[in-house]
Amino acid sequence: MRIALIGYGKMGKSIEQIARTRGHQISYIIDQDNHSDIQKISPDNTDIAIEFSQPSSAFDNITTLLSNKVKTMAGTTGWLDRYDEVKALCTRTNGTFLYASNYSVGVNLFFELNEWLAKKMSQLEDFVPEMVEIHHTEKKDAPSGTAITLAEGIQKNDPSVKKWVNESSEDHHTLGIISKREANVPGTHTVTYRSPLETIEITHVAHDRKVFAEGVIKVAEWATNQTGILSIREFLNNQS
Ligand SMILES: NC(=O)C1=CN([C@@H]2O[C@H](COP(=O)(O)OP(=O)(O)OC[C@H]3O[C@@H](n4cnc5c(N)ncnc54)[C@H](OP(=O)(O)O)[C@@H]3O)[C@@H](O)[C@H]2O)C=CC1
Ligand SMILES: O=C(O)C1=N[C@H](C(=O)O)C[C@H](O)C1
Repeated sequence: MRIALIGYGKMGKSIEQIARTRGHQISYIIDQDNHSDIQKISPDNTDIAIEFSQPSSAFDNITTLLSNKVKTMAGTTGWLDRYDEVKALCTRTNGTFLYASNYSVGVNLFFELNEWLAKKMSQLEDFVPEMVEIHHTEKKDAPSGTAITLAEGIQKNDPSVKKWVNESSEDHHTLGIISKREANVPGTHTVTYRSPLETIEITHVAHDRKVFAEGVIKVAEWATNQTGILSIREFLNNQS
């Protein structure tokens, strides 16, 4: 597989390492200082582009790639207010696009556990939900993309949770998401339901960001043979 890497920071480098180990070629490496070279990427030289840059550049990078008919996967968080525009462009151009807030297989199982628990908790009135996400101090966005996916999973399954806020909340109908930044933490997410008499808590801890990069390459190997707007859940459901 010929992979173009868009964004060559912590994730771009980790993805490159795993891609090469699995026998893939890197067709382009695009970073801040050569970002206009993104226009050179085409289906003639690249099977899939993988975008891990920063919240302020992801939308432009993704739309450039899709406009040039390049299959695109994105992991950058913090730009999702424009997701519908990307979806519309992908449909208009008969393209292929996949965004996941978290490429760890374990986190994606955790998403399912979170949704199951939220449905159960929707029947109990005493419990106040809360979330804490902890990441390294270089992280640019808050709350994390993973925390937003978890919050959406809770809202979908517990209609009494009307919204989320990026601070603590004592209100049963408002999910408080607390973001903490600590040195060298790859990503920790905890969902808690607290009542006066008991607490239920589920946690996912990433020990190394390689877990995201490995997921990215496995999903990319699948996505190169697919078309349309894809999801990581679809990928996981197709694993034997
Ligand atoms: N979905 C998932 O599973 C995961 C998602 N992430 C997300 O991925 C993103 C990147 O994370 P990470 O690698 O840790 O961040 P880094 O800051 O380490 O790397 C980002 C890189 O993007 C470069 N960049 C800046 N502007 C552009 C541009 N216009 N075009 C191309 N590259 C550009 C930066 O260059 P410079 O340094 O010169 O500015 C930097 O090298 C974040 O949004 C993070 O939240 C992270 C881990 C897992
Ligand atoms: O910035 C990071 O590092 C991470 N970002 C993603 C997010 O915002 O959820 C995924 C992972 O938690 C690491």
